[in-house]
Amino acid sequence: MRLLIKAPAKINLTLDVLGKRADGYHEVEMVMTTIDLADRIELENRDDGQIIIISHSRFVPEDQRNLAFQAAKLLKERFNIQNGVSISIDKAIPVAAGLAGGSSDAAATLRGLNTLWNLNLTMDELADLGSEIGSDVAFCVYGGTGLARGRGEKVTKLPAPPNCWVILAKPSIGVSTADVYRNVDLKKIDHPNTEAMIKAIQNQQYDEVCRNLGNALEKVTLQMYPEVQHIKEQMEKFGADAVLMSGSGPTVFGFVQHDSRLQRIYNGLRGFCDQVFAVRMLGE
Ligand SMILES: C[C@](O)(CO)[C@H](O)COP(=O)(O)OP(=O)(O)OC[C@H]1O[C@@H](n2ccc(N)nc2=O)[C@H](O)[C@@H]1O
Ligand SMILES: Nc1ncnc2c1ncn2[C@@H]1O[C@H](COP(=O)(O)OP(=O)(O)OP(=O)(O)O)[C@@H](O)[C@H]1O
Repeated sequence: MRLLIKAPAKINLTLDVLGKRADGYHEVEMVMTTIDLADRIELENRDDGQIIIISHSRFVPEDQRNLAFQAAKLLKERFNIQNGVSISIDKAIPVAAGLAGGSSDAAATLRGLNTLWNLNLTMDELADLGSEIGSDVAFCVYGGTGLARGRGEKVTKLPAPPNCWVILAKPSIGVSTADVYRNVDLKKIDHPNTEAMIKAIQNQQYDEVCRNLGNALEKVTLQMYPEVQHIKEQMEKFGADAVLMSGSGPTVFGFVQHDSRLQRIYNGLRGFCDQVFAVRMLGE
């Protein structure tokens, strides 16, 4: 049996760092939402018990380092599954971009294998398993829009944000999430107003959503990679309503409501940035 599953990217509407924990992770509070930019994962059952990753992207590992491999291995061992699986990853989400591409592949693999191997696990159980693989995986299991706390694994659902276009531009550098968190100075954090963002979403106030976009990691990544600042400035100059870096970066996204302005921003960015996307949010 074969299964085809979409693994969408996420963006952070807010990302706050509240402190450093004894286990080395940071306590965070983040409003995240999935967007219509997705990897396509194909799962095919295997009788020989092996987990095989097939990816044609040179940036994606095809061994146990792949988060989709780790997801399959976790389910196989935890539930004593004799079968194996071939996992084909058709990569559309830029790698090491702050868009949770690997985490979403892992989450899609968990959801898909739940069906393929008849495990009957709930979404909450899949999310708990996912958090053993990475901090963003639990959110990616649910998708839609949510508030993530703890180290990112405690997720509560939120309504869909007001509708708009999301333009994404990814500079050619890749960013290590661990490096960015390591460089956070807890005394110098620009805290976003998470509560105001949640209210703006609940009240469907587009202007307030724009006003309250904020990412405590942005300053850190901008200091490490000045080209991210340049992309932010360009996106603002071309007329985006609001602009922010997603996750640990380096991808920058902008919001815009009018189609005519979307085209202008998209064309302007394509002039100096290879990876530019214009997509919708997936909603709830
Ligand atoms: C930046 C975000 O993508 C925003 O959604 C996440 O906070 C990071 O999620 P992720 O990539 O799934 O992170 P993980 O794979 O769990 O952790 C990678 C590394 O980032 C750091 N890390 C991650 C999450 C967190 N709350 N605090 C941290 O300090 C740790 O050094 C960790 O070793
Ligand atoms: N399925 C996968 N897709 C992409 N990268 C993967 C995958 N599995 C493991 N990786 C490794 O993970 C690293 C980070 O890639 P990923 O695209 O997940 O980062 P990210 O978007 O910054 O994640 P996050 O936003 O969760 O921090 C890559 O350099 C790659 O070596």
